[in-house]
Amino acid sequence: MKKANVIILAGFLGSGKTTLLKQLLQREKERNHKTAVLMNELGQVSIDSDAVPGDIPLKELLNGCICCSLSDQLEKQLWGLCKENELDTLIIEATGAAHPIDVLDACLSPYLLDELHVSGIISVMDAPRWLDRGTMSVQAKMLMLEQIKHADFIIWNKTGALSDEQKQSIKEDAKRLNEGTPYVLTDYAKTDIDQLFALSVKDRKEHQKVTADKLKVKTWMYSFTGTVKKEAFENWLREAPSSIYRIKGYIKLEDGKIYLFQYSYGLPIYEKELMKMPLRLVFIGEDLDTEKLAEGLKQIEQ
Ligand SMILES: Nc1nc2c(ncn2[C@@H]2O[C@H](COP(=O)(O)OP(=O)(O)OP(=O)(O)O)[C@@H](O)[C@H]2O)c(=O)[nH]1
Repeated sequence: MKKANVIILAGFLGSGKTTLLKQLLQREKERNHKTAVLMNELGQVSIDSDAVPGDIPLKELLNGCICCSLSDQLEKQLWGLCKENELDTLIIEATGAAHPIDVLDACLSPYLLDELHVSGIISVMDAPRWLDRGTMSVQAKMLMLEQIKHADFIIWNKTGALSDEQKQSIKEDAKRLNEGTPYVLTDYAKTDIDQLFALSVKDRKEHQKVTADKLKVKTWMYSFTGTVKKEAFENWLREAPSSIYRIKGYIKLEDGKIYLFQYSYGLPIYEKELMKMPLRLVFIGEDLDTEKLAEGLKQIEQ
């Protein structure tokens, strides 16, 4: 029986995993390969699943991390995806708080040996965040380090605005922390996609156990009842604690239009949304004072 080739996408919250996933799916479509996606998000609602075209089998594991609370379910969902579809490729997008080796372990379960061949782990690193890691919690730094160390391929993303020195420093870190592993510096994870389908899993050393549990990453959702002025919202964002690693969801601005809103590492992005989506934002971070956040957001609603 044909085994599905599994690619695991790891990388910190907001680093660009979904951006890469879209390109991998496009390439597999061009090659006529039957592909499925397993997507894991920490929040109760999925925002990223809209990135997966409707004809691609998709399973979602929400509200927890596949490397800890949802590991049993991961096995079951993988089994289901393989049995229901004759797959060439299966792409797992882990939450940004997942340890890649724990995800790999779940895929190597004896139960799945006849169904899956794990091709490798691609870690998508938020390069500016990595350079600025001194401002993050010890656990968040350790997790990023582990995502680098255990990758079979590293995509250092968001490098467009970096100086030559910063790029050089990234290259040195890549060599020092995971010697011999191929890496590229990208913007919007644009790279030669075919090389990513030709990975091979290397021998793994013991890994540090840093997972969403230890990270104290919490998710929280805020629902808007009305519109929000962009300027007031961005002022609020500037004052928001830096331990908010990621925000995503839908927001209605003063022009009366709904936008898909994405925020990671100080960078807000708005994309016009044509469908009538629920106006709610998912926040992911450490030590979130949700009462204070809610109070601030309520004040800027109109
Ligand atoms: N400026 C810039 N933005 C980028 C780049 N790559 C991705 N983004 C944006 O960063 C945001 C997060 O990207 P995603 O691909 O959703 O990141 P992710 O790793 O899937 O996020 P989580 O699933 O929440 O962990 C989106 O708004 C992207 O459009 C890049 O190279 N430069």
